[in-house]
Amino acid sequence: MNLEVADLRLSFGGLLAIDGLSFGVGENEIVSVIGPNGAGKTSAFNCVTGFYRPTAGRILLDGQDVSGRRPEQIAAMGVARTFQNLRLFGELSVLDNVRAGTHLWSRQRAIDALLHTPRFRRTENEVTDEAHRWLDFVGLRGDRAGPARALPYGEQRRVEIARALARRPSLLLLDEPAAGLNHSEKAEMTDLIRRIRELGISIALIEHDMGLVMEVSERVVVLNFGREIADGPPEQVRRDPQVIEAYLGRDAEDSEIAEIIGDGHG
Ligand SMILES: Nc1ncnc2c1ncn2[C@@H]1O[C@H](COP(=O)(O)OP(=O)(O)OP(=O)(O)O)[C@@H](O)[C@H]1O
Repeated sequence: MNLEVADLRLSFGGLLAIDGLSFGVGENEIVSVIGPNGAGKTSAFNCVTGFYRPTAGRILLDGQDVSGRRPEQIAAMGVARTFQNLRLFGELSVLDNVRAGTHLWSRQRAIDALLHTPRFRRTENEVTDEAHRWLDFVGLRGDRAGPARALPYGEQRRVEIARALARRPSLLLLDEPAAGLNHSEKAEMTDLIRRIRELGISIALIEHDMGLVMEVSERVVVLNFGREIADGPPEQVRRDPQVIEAYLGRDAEDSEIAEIIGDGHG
């Protein structure tokens, strides 16, 4: 799926959280949106998924203007997302969390469910099989029958991605998928993101881990205080003086910043 964000603006009262953001994610591409905390990245995702109504600008999915549509309408068009702070159903089993992702395409008829007809059972089995396949795909190692909250953090991130994939999306928005992951988990996440793209899914990625961003992205869009300051291939963006300054102007102690500057001058 093709995403086109054109001159997006979003204000909360007097605060201009997004001040003219334009970028595109082509068919089967990975595009990252980076920028310091509070730059407006998550707000931009919330506009794309219909959680926020943009103040101005347009959002196109495969050429169709969806600005101002409701979240469920946009989800039904094939857009799925994960959240910066995990939003699993903690008490529900791991498997049921992923099964919940299938509801868009597996909608059961109430009468079949009530009477437990063969048709109902057949669909239930398909849903369960598919949930297992997605958990295999994301490489989940933990217990699938136990509650999601019992899994280690890194495993919960995989479950959240599996749930999003179970919606069979054409566009996937990942909000900081590597946050809180250790070094080897990050490497696995990098590989997983690539494999998702190989399924033919377009990906928009918010991520603070510059190593991951530089490795997987076709293009990188940089936001600073709601304004877009750069958009280009990773090698170009990491050497952009405005980008380096935006990061330097904040907290130079931050490792991601040290990394971007290090790479930029290296
Ligand atoms: N619902 C809201 N009401 C008011 N202000 C908001 C709301 N959501 C976000 N903001 C503000 O909009 C600005 C952009 O926030 P946003 O969360 O989009 O940034 P971000 O780039 O995703 O940051 P982070 O990397 O910390 O997640 C911030 O100043 C934030 O405080």
